[in-house]
Amino acid sequence: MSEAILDCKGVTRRFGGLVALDTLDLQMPRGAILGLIGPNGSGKTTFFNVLTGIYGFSDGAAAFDGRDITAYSSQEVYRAGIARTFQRSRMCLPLSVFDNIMVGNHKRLDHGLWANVFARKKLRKAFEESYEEAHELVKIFDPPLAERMFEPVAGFPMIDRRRIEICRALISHPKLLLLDEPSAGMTHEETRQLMDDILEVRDRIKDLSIIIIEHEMGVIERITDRCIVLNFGRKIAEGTYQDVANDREVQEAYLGAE
Ligand SMILES: Nc1ncnc2c1ncn2[C@@H]1O[C@H](COP(=O)(O)OP(=O)(O)OP(=O)(O)O)[C@@H](O)[C@H]1O
Repeated sequence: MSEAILDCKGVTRRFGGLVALDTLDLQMPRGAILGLIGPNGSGKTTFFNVLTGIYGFSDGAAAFDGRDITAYSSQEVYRAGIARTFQRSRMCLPLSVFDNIMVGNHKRLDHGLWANVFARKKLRKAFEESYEEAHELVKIFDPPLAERMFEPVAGFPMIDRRRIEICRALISHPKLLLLDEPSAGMTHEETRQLMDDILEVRDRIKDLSIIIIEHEMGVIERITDRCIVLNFGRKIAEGTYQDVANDREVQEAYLGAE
C-alpha cells in the first residue's frame, strides 16, 4: 500500500434540516479495502452518493488520485476512475450477462456516428476485445458463469447478479470500487462465496482500492484492512475491525450494548 487514493475532508450533506453526513474525514491508502459500517440511516449510502456526484457536497471536499473531485458530475467521477454497485440490484434482466457488463464500458467504446456507420471493422474489433475482457473478468468470479455470457440475467440467482454487477463496475478499469452492501438478499453461504471472489479480484487487479458498506460483521472482519463507523452521519470510530468492535461507543451505537 502506498499514498492515499482518496482524501475526504469535512464531507457534509444536508437534506433540509437533516444532516445525513456530518464533517466526515476519510483517508484511504491505495490498494486497501475499507469497511464503512454503522446502523441504518447513519449516512453510508449518502457518502457514496456524494462521492459519485449523485448528490452535491453541502460542505467539505474530496481529492481522488491527486485531483479535486468535489464539483465533479457522476460522469466525471466515473471517468476519473471510481465505479460502484448499488444496494438494490440494478440489472436489465432481459439483457444478457455480456450486455449488462457492457453498460459499464461506455467510456472505452466509440459511440460516434462515424464509428457506427463507417468504421465497422474497428467497432467490431473493439466489441471483440470487450467480450474477451468481460469474459476474463467473469471467469475470476465463476468460470461456469463465464460460459453463459449471452444468456439473459433474469435466469441467474442473486449471487451471479451481484457478480455481474461487480464486473460491470470493473470493466471500466476503476482505481476505486464502491460496493454498497453486496451481501443484501443473499444467503450466508452465497455471501461467503462472493467475499472469496472479491478477495480474488483484489489479488488479481493491482492497486485496486475498495470501500465496502456492509451489515454482516463477519464479512467486515474477514475482508477489510480498516473500518470507519458512522452514527447519525458522524464518524464515531476508525481502525481495524478488532479496534472498532472493541470500541464502547460503537458497541452502544451499532452492536446494541447497554
Ligand atoms: N434524498 C434524500 N432526501 C432526504 N433524506 C435523505 C435522502 N437520502 C438519504 N436521506 C436520509 O439521510 C440519512 C442517511 O441515509 P443513508 O441512506 O445514507 O443511510 P445508510 O447508513 O446508508 O442506511 P442503510 O444502512 O439503511 O442503507 C437517513 O436519515 C435518510 O433518510
